Order: sequence, then structure tokens, then C-alpha cells
Amino acid sequence: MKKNLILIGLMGTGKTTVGQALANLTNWHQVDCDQWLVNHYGMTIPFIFKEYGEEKFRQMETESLTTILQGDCQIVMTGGGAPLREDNRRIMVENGLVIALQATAETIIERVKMDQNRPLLEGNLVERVNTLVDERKGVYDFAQIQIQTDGKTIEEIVAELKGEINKRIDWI
Ligand SMILES: Nc1ncnc2c1ncn2[C@@H]1O[C@H](COP(=O)(O)OP(=O)(O)OP(=O)(O)O)[C@@H](O)[C@H]1O
Ligand SMILES: O=C(O)C1=C[C@@H](O)[C@@H](O)[C@H](O)C1
Ligand SMILES: [Mg+2]
Repeated sequence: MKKNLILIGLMGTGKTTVGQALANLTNWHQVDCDQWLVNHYGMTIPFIFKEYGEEKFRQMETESLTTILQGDCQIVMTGGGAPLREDNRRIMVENGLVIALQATAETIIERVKMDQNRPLLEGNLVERVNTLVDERKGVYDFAQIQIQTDGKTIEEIVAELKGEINKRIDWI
């Protein structure tokens, strides 16, 4: 199996933050798929949603993920909706170890409330997050590792994650 650690989870579950900590631990290259997509296409995510719609964004996301996962020894932080597509789920499990970060709606709301960069959360934040948590039930279950993050510090999450990773592989 390729040495990619692939983080999945809803917006605000901590993929970027935990991914950075994992990258420090491994010295592997970290790739934030949302950021990669923005750089590659030269457009912000809110702009893509507004001008081209979600379906076009999903297509760009699949193309980005496919290219990124051709690499090896990477910490890959995926977009929150990447696991919605069967193709994306398949290329993730084929190209690394998939880790799902979980958090309750309350935790997510607390973490993302100051940030305006998430088009799917526009409007009533509490309602939008609760709806997404409901709609996405089961979507992240395919990951080999599941980590609950509520009430835990990044250090605690990384320590738990390291233990789970080491049960399966000896990469870190
Ligand atoms: N365990 C935690 N404890 C406290 N704050 C956290 C924790 N994890 C993440 N955060 C904070 O929550 C916010 C969202 O985290 P982060 O950007 O890592 O989430 P994400 O899963 O990458 O979200 P997105 O899918 O929108 O990119 C950040 O401000 C981050 O500092
Ligand atoms: O959960 C989602 O569908 C999204 C999450 C973000 O990471 C971005 O990829 C985009 O805002 C869509
Ligand atoms: Mg992120």
C-alpha cells in the first residue's frame, strides 16, 4: 500500500489542524485538497460554487484527488464532501490509510462560526450544520480508522491516532 495518510470528515472536524500535526510528526508532505484545488484552478471555492455550481466543483474535486493520490508519503486532508462520490472513496482506500475525524454538530458549530469560507454553511449556521450532519450520516464510515474529537486537544487526538495507525502499519 502507498504511504498516504488520508484524513476525511465534515467541515470543522479538524482535518487541516490534525493533518498539520501529523505532517510535523512524519516529515511527509502535507496536501490540503481544498487548497490544492484553489491553487490549481485559480478560483476560490465560494466563487466556483457561485459561478459553476456544486456539481462542477465535485468534478474538479475528483480530478484533484486523483492527481494528489498519485503521490506517496503524504498527509492528505480532503474536502469535507470528498467521500460523497464512490469513485473518490475507492481511490482513497486504494492509495493509503483512511482516517475519519468525527465531531458533533455542536462542536463543529463552535469551531467554524468565525470563518466565512464555507459555501455549504451559508445562512443559518446551526441549521446548516445539523442538516449536513444528518445528510452525511454513514458517508465517512468506510475509513479504516475512526477518531472522535469532541473535547480533545489536538495533542490528544494525534496521540490516539498514532496508536491506531501503529496497530495497522509501522509508518510513524
Ligand atoms: N480538537 C480541536 N480542539 C479545538 N479546536 C479545534 C480542534 N480541531 C480543530 N479545531 C479548530 O477548528 C477550526 C476548524 O478546524 P480545521 O480547519 O482543521 O477543520 P477542517 O476539518 O479542515 O475543516 P474544512 O473541511 O472546512 O477544511 C480551526 O479553527 C481549528 O483550529
Ligand atoms: O463538506 C463539503 O461538501 C465541503 C467541504 C469543504 O472542505 C470544501 O471542499 C467545500 O466547501 C465543500
Ligand atoms: Mg480543512
